Amino acid sequence: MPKVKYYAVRVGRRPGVYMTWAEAEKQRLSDRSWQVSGYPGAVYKALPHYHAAKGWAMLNQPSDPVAVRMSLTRKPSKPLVTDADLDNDDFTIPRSRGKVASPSGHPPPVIKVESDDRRGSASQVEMNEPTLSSQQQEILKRVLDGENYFFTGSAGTGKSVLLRAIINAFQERDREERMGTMQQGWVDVLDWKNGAGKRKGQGEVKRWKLGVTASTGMAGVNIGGTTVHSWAGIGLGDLPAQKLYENILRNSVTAKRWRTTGALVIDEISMIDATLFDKLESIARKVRRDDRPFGGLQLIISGDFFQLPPVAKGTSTFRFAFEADSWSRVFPRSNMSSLTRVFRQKEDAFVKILEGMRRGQIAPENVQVLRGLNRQVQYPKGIEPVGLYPLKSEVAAINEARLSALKTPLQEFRSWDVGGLNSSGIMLNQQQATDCLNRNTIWPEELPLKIGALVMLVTNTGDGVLVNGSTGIVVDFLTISEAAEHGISPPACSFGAAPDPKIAWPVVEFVPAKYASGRQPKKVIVPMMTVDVLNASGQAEATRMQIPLILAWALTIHKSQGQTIERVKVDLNKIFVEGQTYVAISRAVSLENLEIRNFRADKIMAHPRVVQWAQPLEQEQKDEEEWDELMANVDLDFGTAAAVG
Ligand SMILES: Nc1ncnc2c1ncn2[C@@H]1O[C@H](COP(=O)(O)OP(=O)(O)OP(=O)(O)O)[C@@H](O)[C@H]1O
Repeated sequence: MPKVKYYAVRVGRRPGVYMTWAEAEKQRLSDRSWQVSGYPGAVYKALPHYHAAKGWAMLNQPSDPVAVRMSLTRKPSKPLVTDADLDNDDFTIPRSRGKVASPSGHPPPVIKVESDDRRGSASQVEMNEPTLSSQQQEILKRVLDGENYFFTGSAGTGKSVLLRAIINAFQERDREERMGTMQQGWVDVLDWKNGAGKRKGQGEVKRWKLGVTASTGMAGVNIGGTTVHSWAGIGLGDLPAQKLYENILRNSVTAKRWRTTGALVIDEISMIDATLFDKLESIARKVRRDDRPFGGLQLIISGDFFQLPPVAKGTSTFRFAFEADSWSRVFPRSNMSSLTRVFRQKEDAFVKILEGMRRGQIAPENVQVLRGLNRQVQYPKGIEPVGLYPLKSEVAAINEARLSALKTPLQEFRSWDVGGLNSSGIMLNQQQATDCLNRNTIWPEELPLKIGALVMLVTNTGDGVLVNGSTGIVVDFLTISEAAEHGISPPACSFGAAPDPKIAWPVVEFVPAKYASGRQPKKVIVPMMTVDVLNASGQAEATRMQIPLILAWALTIHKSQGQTIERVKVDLNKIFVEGQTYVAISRAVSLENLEIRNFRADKIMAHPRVVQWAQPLEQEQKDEEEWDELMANVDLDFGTAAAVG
């Protein structure tokens, strides 16, 4: 008997599970619409079990309702369920066939995943994560118990690692819950579809349905989410709260999202203004018709107020989110804590300097240390440090000048951009997709490269060695097969992808990580991969296919936020806002690999209101930790003590 196969399509015209390859490949022969063949960025796989295929197809599609896509009792002869057939949870994206953003250059690849869930997408969760510390685990537990929680901490204390663990845990539970619903069979599915009782889903809160958001588009992409503005359906958020509320009610998709979401993540909270925070809080209570703070929506917030502040429009009078009227109602003191162990830097002296700098203080002896970093570090193999600057214009000029100074031939790679539906259900045209991608990701629309160019990787590879922020030098341009002949392979995240075999992709020699074992430079070929900007339903609003590299002689401090960079050069000359110096210098992993130009103690600025607000919180926590440590070392064996006495 021939083996049965199920064809799972994760990214294609209509994601789902199909019984035959013909169905999976082409959706409707009549109108020649493509399913995966010719669909840019299609991701699909054949599996022997239906459940496995279903689970695989829906990975990274958190808003796809498994229940409506699944029949346990019928063996369908056509696609089991397609998005268009059914009343979806939010909505799904009939992704366009993908006119490409670039008329020239190479054709978009079809990405075929043959192995496990590894696709070169920046929106994916980093694999090979470190084991959580006890402090991180404790917060994870409290969050999974349903508490509102705000966790902060200095740069490099593992806030992002913890946040990714939280998101993973929610998504896993959400998946299990959906599978549970699925086990109830087809009749239930029909009930659900017909909107019977509470299953209609307009008001029922789903415990593990998580909104993944951040204050900025780039921070959102980094955690596989969207902006909080987009998730909330409030545009720029400038209108009065009542007006925003009325607008939300007019959009059933957005209103339903507000009502059914169990928990909301907001990352990089330091860049959210108090007025916006209060507006969101009051909208939540009204839309969810629930008087509890945020209408009972669990809030999980991460960020460091000592880093970049909200962007103030016109005036510099902004208030931090912790100054919002509703903040203390949402986060009582016992629901806020600071991660205290710094993982990024290993030298105590550097950690201490950074701690002072975070608060805008620098001890006289450390001023000397920092002044001493005004020198050129000679690195073996000539891989230079990344220069961090506050202004975009400065960064562009430096990269352009350095690239044109190289005498090697220029190779230009243009992205292929594909539009999907935005959070309001509107299909993005090509230009809109390109604009959206330029606004929300660091992946470049145009990437000019030459042999000798200093580049930075802008995605996580999943091998735990090459990460977002790894830097290196372009040493060659080779096709995949030529590279293989030299023993050079693509990074783990592009495993299974099928980049155009005729194109010569850049080969990059990456800097060995300072604290990595072995410390060998790593030479890899970096082909085209994909990055998604997600809409509020967790589906791709725009997809870019591009080589995940940027020129790295210079980078804005803003874009460096969240990254770990091996070799750093910081120019403090044009620093203009509190937190900028701290963000820039805290990207470095060691003093040895850090250069500071134009050091001035007055450029180390912390916002006085942040200092004042954080002081009691951090002091209280320090006292508690010292107490715990003391108690752990006290000999409480009184019987023995008495006997000895
Ligand atoms: N529990 C842990 N064990 C070992 N390493 C860890 C742990 N948590 C985080 N790290 C490592 O520390 C580094 C910084 O982590 P992460 O980016 O999460 O910090 P962060 O607090 O978000 O920093 P920033 O505020 O600068 O964005 C990363 O290299 C990460 O892998």
